[in-house]
Amino acid sequence: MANTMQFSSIIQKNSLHCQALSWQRFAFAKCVSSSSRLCVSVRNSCGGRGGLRVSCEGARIDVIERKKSENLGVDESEKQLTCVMKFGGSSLASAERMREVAELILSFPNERPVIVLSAMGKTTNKLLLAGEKAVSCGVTNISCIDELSFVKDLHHRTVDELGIDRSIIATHLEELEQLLKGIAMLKELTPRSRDYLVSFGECMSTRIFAAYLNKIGVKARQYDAFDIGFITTDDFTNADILEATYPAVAKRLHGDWITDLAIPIVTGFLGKAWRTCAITTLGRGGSDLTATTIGKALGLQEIQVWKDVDGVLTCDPNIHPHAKPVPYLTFDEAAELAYFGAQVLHPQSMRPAREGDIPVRVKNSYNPNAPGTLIRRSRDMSKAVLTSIVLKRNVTMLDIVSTRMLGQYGFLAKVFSTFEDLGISVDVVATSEVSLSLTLDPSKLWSRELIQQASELDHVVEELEKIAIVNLLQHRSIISLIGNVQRSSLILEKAFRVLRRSGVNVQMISQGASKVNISLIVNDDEAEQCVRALHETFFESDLANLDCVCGSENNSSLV
Ligand SMILES: Nc1ncnc2c1ncn2[C@@H]1O[C@H](COP(=O)(O)OP(=O)(O)O)[C@@H](O)[C@H]1O
Ligand SMILES: N[C@@H](CC(=O)OP(=O)(O)O)C(=O)O
Repeated sequence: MANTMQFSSIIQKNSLHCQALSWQRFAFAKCVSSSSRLCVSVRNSCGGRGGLRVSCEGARIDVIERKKSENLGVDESEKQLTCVMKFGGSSLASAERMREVAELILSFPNERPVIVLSAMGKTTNKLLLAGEKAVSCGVTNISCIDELSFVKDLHHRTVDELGIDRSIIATHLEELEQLLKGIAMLKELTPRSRDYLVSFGECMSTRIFAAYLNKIGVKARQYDAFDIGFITTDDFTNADILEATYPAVAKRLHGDWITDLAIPIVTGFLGKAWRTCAITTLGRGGSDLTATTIGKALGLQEIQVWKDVDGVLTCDPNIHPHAKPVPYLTFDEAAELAYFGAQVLHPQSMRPAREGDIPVRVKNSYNPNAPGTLIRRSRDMSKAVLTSIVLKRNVTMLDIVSTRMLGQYGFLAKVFSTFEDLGISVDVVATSEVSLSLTLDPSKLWSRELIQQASELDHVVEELEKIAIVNLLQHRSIISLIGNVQRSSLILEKAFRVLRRSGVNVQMISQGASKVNISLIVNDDEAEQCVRALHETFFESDLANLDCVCGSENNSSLV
């Protein structure tokens, strides 16, 4: 072992994992083992990272060359960041998890990643609850809100256990308490202040993680997304990312990287409203969208989203425990799956990846060896039937029957212009000559106050009743069958056999032009049972094994 460096060696399975402890800013060092079979580079591309994996147990490692980065400048190949790795709240629930995530990142010595983090564990939910309690608890009782104590304790415990100074989050915790006092004084929690409130979660997790990496000798730099060019609409709690974000984010992250190689640690979920300049959020689970936006902005090789499941599964594991990982998906399939309710991916997150044609890998941070799900532009669909079953609950459905005669033109246009005027988007549509059934996007409705939702729905019905008879149906669910719609006859034949056996009546059916999704609308209280029965038929029976190949892959057909 070279005398100027200390390595800690951990034998992991069949590999020797070495980490430079006192690295002192070497750009790289080439190492060879005593057996000339091995020749590996230890790269210090992240300004202090010394991760090294060799495949031979117990190899003797000699440093045969080392150069100071000050003399060397930045190596040409190191000028580009390579991938983005996003870790969600489920991967960051404690100090122990933060350590494991750091180790996971360091186990990819050839990557120069941008790291996107969500808030720790359930912090976002706790902050939202704290905000709601603050509205009615009175200014003097703020410090008694359990959720505030929970958030403080979690973050204090984490920094203490990681050996970081509490000052790293002190200002944020103080400001958080002040904000809750402000909410208590005003007795009001607006969508704008709600976004500001939850932003504390991501702002603290990224500061803690960056400080921890720096502490273990891995140079890292924390970024608040709203300060580096994430520009959004002013739709608080569910903002859309604007085009100007891409060049701005690329300029900032790339610019900083080439002048000083420090791993960027970016807050997920957050942006800055272009009109009001206030902090916005991208909708629940929005860190996935932050990650894919960075992937597209920088033209990275891969976007990795690390979760607590072995990839995208054949259905929500909370509904059916036998859900299994789907090895391959297209962007179209993943987008439909996310849009129609699979919590595992943010509904809009596939858009930047598809536009930038950047592969997305969904992996399990608790089980990194599992292959996960690879999402790309295309895959071999020749044997694919059904890929995944998705459930979207609590959907509002409208049956609209024209009061005019057959053949009247302009009916559909009038119906849709009503929704456009009210800013409500429509999910699933089925039409006949004189009638129309549709479901309304609940995420857009949910982002408004409950009272506002009710009056908006009344207003929709009132407007539509000028031209039609309208029936408003609530508590419906959309079951989306994601797969190869070229084989829709087979899918529908099997699906309806199952539903008939279960005594379930389908109230609407729609096959989208995307060719990857068939949607069935049923009552909320029958939906879970339907998904379980469909899953058993498509993925668990002997017939399923013959008919439904969800992970078929043929590299020759990939673009
Ligand atoms: N089809 C699905 N595939 C995988 N996970 C799903 C699916 N549908 C719902 N889930 C849920 O999504 C969770 C992962 O998403 P999320 O909680 O947002 O992760 P993170 O916080 O790590 O970003 C899983 O724990 C699982 O319960
Ligand atoms: N913390 C935010 C954003 C996010 O993306 O979270 P997660 O990656 O844990 O789903 C939320 O809970 O919605």
